[in-house]
Amino acid sequence: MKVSIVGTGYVGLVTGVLFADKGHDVLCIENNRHKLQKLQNGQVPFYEPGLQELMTKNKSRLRFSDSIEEGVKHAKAIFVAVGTPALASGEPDMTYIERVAMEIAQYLDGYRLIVEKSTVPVHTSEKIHETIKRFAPQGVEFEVASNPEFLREGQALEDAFNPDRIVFGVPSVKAEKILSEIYKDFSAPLIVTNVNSAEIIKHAANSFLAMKISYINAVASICELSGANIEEVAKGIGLDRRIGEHFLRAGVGYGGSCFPKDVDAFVNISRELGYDFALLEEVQKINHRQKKRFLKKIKETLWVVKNKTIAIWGLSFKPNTDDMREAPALDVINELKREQAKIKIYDPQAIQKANEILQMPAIDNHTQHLQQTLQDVELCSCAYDVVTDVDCLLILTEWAEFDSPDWEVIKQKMKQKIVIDGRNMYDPKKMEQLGFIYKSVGR
Ligand SMILES: NC(=O)C1=CN([C@@H]2O[C@H](COP(=O)(O)OP(=O)(O)OC[C@H]3O[C@@H](n4cnc5c(N)ncnc54)[C@H](O)[C@@H]3O)[C@@H](O)[C@H]2O)C=CC1
Ligand SMILES: O=C(O)[C@H]1O[C@H](OP(=O)(O)OP(=O)(O)OC[C@H]2O[C@@H](n3ccc(=O)[nH]c3=O)[C@H](O)[C@@H]2O)[C@H](O)[C@@H](O)[C@@H]1O
Repeated sequence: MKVSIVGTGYVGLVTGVLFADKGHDVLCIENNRHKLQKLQNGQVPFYEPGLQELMTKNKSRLRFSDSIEEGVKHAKAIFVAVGTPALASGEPDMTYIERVAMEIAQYLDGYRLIVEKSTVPVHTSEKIHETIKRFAPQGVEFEVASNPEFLREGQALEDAFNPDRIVFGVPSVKAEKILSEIYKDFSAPLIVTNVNSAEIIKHAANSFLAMKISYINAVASICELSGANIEEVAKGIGLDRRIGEHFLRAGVGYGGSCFPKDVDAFVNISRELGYDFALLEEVQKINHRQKKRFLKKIKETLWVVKNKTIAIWGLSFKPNTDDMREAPALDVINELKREQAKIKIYDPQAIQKANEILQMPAIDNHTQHLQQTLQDVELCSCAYDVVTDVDCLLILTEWAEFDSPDWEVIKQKMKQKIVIDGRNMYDPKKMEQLGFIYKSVGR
């Protein structure tokens, strides 16, 4: 079947490659010239394990263009996967979605199904519908459906090929049939519902996962205050199948392009609808406090932070991605710079991306924020070089590369043998035996 996808970020590109791999004829629309050029040259513009190989394998069924007109002509189903980043107010910025809706409208010449793939607040489909109707030729037929995406960065292919469920929020049987045809080769449980429910499923799922993380981080704080061990407590909780063992890893707080903004957006839309979602506001506060608690540990251990040299392992918001959006490392760097520490940083993938971003014009808020944060920070290309002559090593992303480093080599290189671990990667007893002052989260 022919499918068009507007926006080739993580979600748009992974979806496009996935659909091509399932035998569909896919046209992806991207309006960022730099990204489009890379895609047209067959290159994935970000780091995601396995994606480059799969894109190359399916190149005969995957095309890239900057023309929404072409996208509308190409297929009956048009997936919209553009960004919905948070505004300063906490509301999602819907300008990209609105612009796509206006553009699609202009070129409609017969029935099309516009499918929301982006994460959007409930009632967005109604807004898209109104917008298209306002800008489309009179009488032209179209519908709007929701097909939320649940993949995780760093394991996007595994998640996309084997989803826990597929959700169709559909206004009609016709729309359901089109989506069913596109997803016919998947064996996941299918939930067919109305569009409002599908939109809420996505926000409620992400907010629930964020809540689980804040819950375990709050329990980790109690463990620190009481002498308990969060790893054992989390295991003791998680083996109860009603709770489940996933997303109970205490750490420096959740980050990324989705949890922070989606919890914000869910709180906002709930308030607009007349419900005060105080529970989720507490989830946000705990996440914020978790970073502050981590910084407090650094200050308590180093005493004076000014003029100390601090090495960081991990800049991306999680392993196996070079995505730095809302990465906890950025907050930690900014706070330590404010205290006049010297920062050196290493990350297996994000350093290359950071170097590219430093060379770019400040095209958006994220780029500008990153450029400011990374100014005067030393970006290193080796995990061992970065620790030379430092007073302290911070662990902020749990890359597999950091699983079992050569601590003897590291000890020789460091000025002070202090490791503060925001991801609980190492055994505290072993680290002490090795001669380190070692602090982690909730133990
Ligand atoms: N990143 C993730 O892992 C997941 C993201 N989502 C949701 O999916 C949506 C997209 O997320 P990402 O892929 O991370 O975003 P992104 O910001 O990385 O990518 C969006 C892409 O759309 C392009 N774009 C914007 N306006 C356009 C237009 N008018 N025409 C053509 N292209 C246009 C941008 O240039 C960009 O390449 C968001 O709503 C997000 O919340 C959902 C599940 C997972
Ligand atoms: O809507 C989205 O964009 C996506 O958001 C998350 O995926 P992602 O942000 O890629 O990554 P996660 O693995 O969920 O991690 C998010 C953050 O939580 C942190 N985390 C995760 C799990 C945990 O136990 N503890 C913890 O601190 C991670 O370090 C990371 O900073 C969801 O897991 C996806 O299902 C969803 O599709």
